[in-house]
Amino acid sequence: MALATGPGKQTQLREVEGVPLQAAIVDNWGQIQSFEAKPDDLLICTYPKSGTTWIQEIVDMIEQNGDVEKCQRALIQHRHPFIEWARPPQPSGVEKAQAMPSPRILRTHLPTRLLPPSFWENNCKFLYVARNVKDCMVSYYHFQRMNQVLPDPGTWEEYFETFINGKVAWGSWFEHVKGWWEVKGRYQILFLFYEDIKKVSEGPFTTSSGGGQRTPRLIEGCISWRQGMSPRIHSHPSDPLHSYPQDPKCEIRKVAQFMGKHLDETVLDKIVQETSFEKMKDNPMINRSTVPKSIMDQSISPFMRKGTVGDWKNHFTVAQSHRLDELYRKKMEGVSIDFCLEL
Ligand SMILES: Nc1ncnc2c1ncn2[C@@H]1O[C@H](COP(=O)(O)O)[C@@H](OP(=O)(O)O)[C@H]1O
Ligand SMILES: O=[N+]([O-])c1ccc(OS(=O)(=O)O)cc1
Repeated sequence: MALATGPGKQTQLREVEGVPLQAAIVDNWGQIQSFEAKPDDLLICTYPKSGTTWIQEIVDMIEQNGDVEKCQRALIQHRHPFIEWARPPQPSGVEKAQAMPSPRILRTHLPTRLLPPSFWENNCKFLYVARNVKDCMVSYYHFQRMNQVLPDPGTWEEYFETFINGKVAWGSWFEHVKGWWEVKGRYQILFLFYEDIKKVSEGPFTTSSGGGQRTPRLIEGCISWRQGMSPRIHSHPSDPLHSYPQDPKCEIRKVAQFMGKHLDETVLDKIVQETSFEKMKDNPMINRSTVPKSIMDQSISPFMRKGTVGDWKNHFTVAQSHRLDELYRKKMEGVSIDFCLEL
């Protein structure tokens, strides 16, 4: 797909240990690396465009016990300091975090090897959200088209090459996901998937003859287990019995448990509703409608764009899809994650 972009932006990325980052972040690198984490910090970690805003709103709703008004207290980008963010003369992410009372909820897009060491030393909690590489690339492409402080992505064909070579801000998707996946057994990490939060629960289920317990019915495919989480079913989407046992509520409950919060079912239901794409896209505290056009030009592409799984099929050629599949196999060899590419 060749999509025209606006007039060329002048923004250049610079690198820290081979990872491209905005110049202001690189200029502030000393302050970022010496950041002092605290043992009760919770860090939201994502590769860009993997559902950061979504998980931030979920975490905040949990923290505020489902109180929507309390979640309206500030723009979402200001609620959880973005630790590596720097845009002088505004206070840096580090400065905002330092000014925040504990227990702090912070966020980052950094890969594991660039994370300030004090997060590991203090055994902080990490909440990681991963999104399948194809949808992530599409989302990032449209974000770079509209974001005036990131480089112009060029055509889709050009961007495909830039992305697979890890030459985008925050570097390689493969390195990011693999890095966080590999440390999850050694630290307090809840590893979630965008696609699992998106799934709708009401699929076709069999009811066991005994107690009416719902059991997923499987026609073809397999069930796999992710680090003790609920089973994942793969079957062809055209199959009328295609279903997944995860759903937003199940994922939100996991987050609440991880945060040490016990919430009533009614509160969990409310959080599911309030964090739907449809609700969030109309929420001015979330949808970046207050960000100036000189930074985010939402007439090019909205910040809350589609919020779906599988939009990659509207962008990738068959050849690009195969090439990425092949690259995925090589780069993620030995990594036992299986991403969902369509619901
Ligand atoms: N409540 C929600 N449900 C589903 N997707 C959401 C969402 N809130 C944000 N997103 C999607 O998450 C992506 C942005 O991620 P991030 O917050 O990490 O920048 C965008 O994807 P799309 O561009 O595919 O629509 C955005 O639409
Ligand atoms: O992925 N980025 O390039 C990116 C992400 C977040 C961001 O800041 S925020 O205030 O929009 O969250 C700016 C750039």
